[in-house]
Amino acid sequence: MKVLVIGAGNMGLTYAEGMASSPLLSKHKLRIYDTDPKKIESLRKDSRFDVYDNLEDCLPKAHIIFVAVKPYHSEGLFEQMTPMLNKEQLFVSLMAGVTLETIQNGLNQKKVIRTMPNLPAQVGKGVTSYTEAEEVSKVEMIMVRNLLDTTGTSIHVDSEKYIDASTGISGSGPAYVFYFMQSMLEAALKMGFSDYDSKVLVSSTFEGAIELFNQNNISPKSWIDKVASKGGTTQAAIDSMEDNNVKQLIQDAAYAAFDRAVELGKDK
Ligand SMILES: NC(=O)C1=CN([C@@H]2O[C@H](COP(=O)(O)OP(=O)(O)OC[C@H]3O[C@@H](n4cnc5c(N)ncnc54)[C@H](OP(=O)(O)O)[C@@H]3O)[C@@H](O)[C@H]2O)C=CC1
Ligand SMILES: O=C(O)[C@@H]1CCC=N1
Repeated sequence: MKVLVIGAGNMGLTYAEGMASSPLLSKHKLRIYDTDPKKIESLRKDSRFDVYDNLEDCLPKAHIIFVAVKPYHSEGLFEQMTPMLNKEQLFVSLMAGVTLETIQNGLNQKKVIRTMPNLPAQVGKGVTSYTEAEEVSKVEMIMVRNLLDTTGTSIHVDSEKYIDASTGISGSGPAYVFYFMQSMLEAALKMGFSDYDSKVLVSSTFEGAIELFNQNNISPKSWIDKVASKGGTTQAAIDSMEDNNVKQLIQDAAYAAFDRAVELGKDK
């Protein structure tokens, strides 16, 4: 199976690295195409990949094509791709917002899968939601799921609405977690801890809390109750967050990302 990734940025390269060892590739190396000469030069040193700087050499013979450019680059890219395509090819978009219909019309192709990946895929802990156009077969879905799973876990969703919704939760979500981490780091520094100690305090706290959550079937709310003593320090912190409506603000932020994904789809 010849698999091509178009766009070797944060997402494209992450997925390329995950998929490079997939048995589905059999004897073929993972193929990557990008327009940035510096990226191409550095990727050519990586023996896991066949790296291309023009589409003519890699696109016509590819079986599965992952598209991982920014949404605003997709229109120009599609125009360039269209004359080189054949009807057997399968397209997998990693782009936020861009709809199945836009991709199908842009490429004049029917077999399209839309996904929403996330950055922890870089360490094999990604989560990818995906959905497909009706022209994609069950066998093709299984192959693509196998490829996506090389970066972590994936969930199939029934409609594109849930791709946009998962953009608001898991796609953009790592940035919300980093925002919370950054806020706690800054608080630790203000309290007088060194850079190193602040980092250890914050990262261990996140890691430990996630591990507790993953190893037990208990809701985050119940875990809060286990940390908070009546009239104690945690309750003071939680009361402060509740008084400031932090939960609602976080939900508003997730919806802002969801809404923006829908809007990006309409921009096309
Ligand atoms: N970053 C993330 O956490 C997530 C990103 N996504 C989606 O993934 C997609 C890629 O995002 P990200 O990886 O962060 O972006 P990057 O900018 O890191 O990567 C995009 C890459 O594509 C290259 N490129 C631009 N135009 C073309 C073209 N016509 N042909 C081939 N390559 C091209 C860019 O080169 P140059 O730099 O020179 O423009 C760059 O190397 C986006 O659509 C985004 O919505 C989805 C979920 C999470
Ligand atoms: O910010 C973005 O638009 C992309 C999609 C989800 C994460 N990054």
